[in-house]
Amino acid sequence: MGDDVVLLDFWPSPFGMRVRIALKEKGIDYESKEENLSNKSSLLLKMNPVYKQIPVLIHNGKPVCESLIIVQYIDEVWKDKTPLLPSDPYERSHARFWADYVDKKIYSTGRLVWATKGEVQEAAKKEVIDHFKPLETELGDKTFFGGDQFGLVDIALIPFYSWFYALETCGNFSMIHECPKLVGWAKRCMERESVSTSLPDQYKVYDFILELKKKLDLD
Ligand SMILES: N[C@@H](CCC(=O)N[C@@H](CSO)C(=O)NCC(=O)O)C(=O)O
Repeated sequence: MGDDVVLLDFWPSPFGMRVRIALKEKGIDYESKEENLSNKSSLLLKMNPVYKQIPVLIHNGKPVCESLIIVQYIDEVWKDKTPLLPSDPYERSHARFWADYVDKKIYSTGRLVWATKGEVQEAAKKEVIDHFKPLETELGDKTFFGGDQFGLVDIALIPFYSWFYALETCGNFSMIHECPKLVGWAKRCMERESVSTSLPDQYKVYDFILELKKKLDLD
């Protein structure tokens, strides 16, 4: 009997996108269950009682939580397909370093760009650009962060491409001006079906942000 794979997800979540990409890179059939985060399902609360967050991968009834942990779990279980991490331990540590950097530096500061205004927003804009710059340098002239192989760092970061328009519009800046190499890299990633079929339209994400700002009385 084949594997039973279920993904508890939420369409605009960059963390959920990471897992969608990894599952598609490996050609794994899975059932996606969309969560309403304002009214979480009993399944989500049962499968991720600690954080009560998506994504959660449920593999043959067993939950795996935290997107980067899920992506690495997928790579370790479905070994027969293209690896998402290098085989060399040092190169693996390097990939994990930059995936962890993305987790620490991009989401929280990016959120401040659309969730604030005035001086706080201006400071957040400068900070998020400052946090993208080391990634621009790390990428350099490589095709992907791991060189020719699409992998963990690309999967960690590319979901935020679907938020670029929202960030640029709310923060009044231009990613192509600030980080041209990252924009070129993002377009290369979008040529992969695993990515283009996992990321929502940038304008749909922007509309979602505008709705969220209204709901949180942030506009
Ligand atoms: N470190 C985790 C973050 C998941 C997360 O923030 N999930 C959000 C949706 S995306 O912003 C979530 O589930 N929020 C609901 C809540 O926090 O109550 C990961 O990498 O999987």
